[in-house]
Amino acid sequence: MSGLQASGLSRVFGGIHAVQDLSFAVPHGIVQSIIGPNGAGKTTLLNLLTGIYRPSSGAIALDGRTLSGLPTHRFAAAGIGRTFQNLQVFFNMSALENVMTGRHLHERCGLLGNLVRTPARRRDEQACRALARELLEFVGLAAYADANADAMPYGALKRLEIARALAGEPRILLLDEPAAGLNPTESAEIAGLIRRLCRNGTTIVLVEHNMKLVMGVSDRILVLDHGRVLSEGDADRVSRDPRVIEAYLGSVEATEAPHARG
Ligand SMILES: Nc1ncnc2c1ncn2[C@@H]1O[C@H](COP(=O)(O)OP(=O)(O)OP(=O)(O)O)[C@@H](O)[C@H]1O
Repeated sequence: MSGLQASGLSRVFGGIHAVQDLSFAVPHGIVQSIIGPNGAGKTTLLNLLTGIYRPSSGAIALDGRTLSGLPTHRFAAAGIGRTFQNLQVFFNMSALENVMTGRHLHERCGLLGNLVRTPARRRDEQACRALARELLEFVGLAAYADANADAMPYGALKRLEIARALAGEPRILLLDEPAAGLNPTESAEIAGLIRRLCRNGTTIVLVEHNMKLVMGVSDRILVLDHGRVLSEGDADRVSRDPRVIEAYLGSVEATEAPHARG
């Protein structure tokens, strides 16, 4: 089957079932969000889907090819990229250089090329630099290309993190709380960026607490609670589901639960 698939996925830490028997599929070409209250298992799931954690049981496949059990770089090479909740930015490097670091999977020249700077190595580096500039432009950071990351505002760093992940040319991009700490204008910019990415053919898996963003950009939403699927569907269906409302607010009388934390 085409897309990302999890079958019977579980991860246990000591006695804690962080993710329990999850099965779902993400077809290519959509924005799939994963939401749930604190401790629901969202980050654990992202770590499973990128090979950082091995599942205690179950399997992960991309386009029918099983990835679970492989090291994390094999997930990346298969086309699964991600951003991190805590920025993975090199603060002593420029924005451009940061994006270039995301390209390492595609670099063809080895140690010798680096040491003697062969013509092939120089061509690769020029191509890498040009792509990094394009990506900075795509995320709206062209003006910061030569700025040191430590001089960039937080909202720009969140987009730099996305540009770095895009340098690996992922087919599926997992975004871990891309709007955390952003103001409404910056969050709207992230929403626009997610839509453009999806239109350009990158499948998005979004973990986010900002419900305005989630409800605005998602084609499908998977709601987790205590490591299990509580609900799934489009924004309308999920936001009206009494089980979701109860999980967020602890009361079935509340009607706007998923919006409450945005
Ligand atoms: N490395 C770990 N060791 C032990 N327990 C863990 C570990 N990682 C997660 N857990 C536990 O697994 C459960 C799910 O945690 P997880 O961080 O995946 O949830 P989350 O939905 O991402 O939460 P949040 O929204 O607060 O980030 C929690 O009970 C958490 O304490």
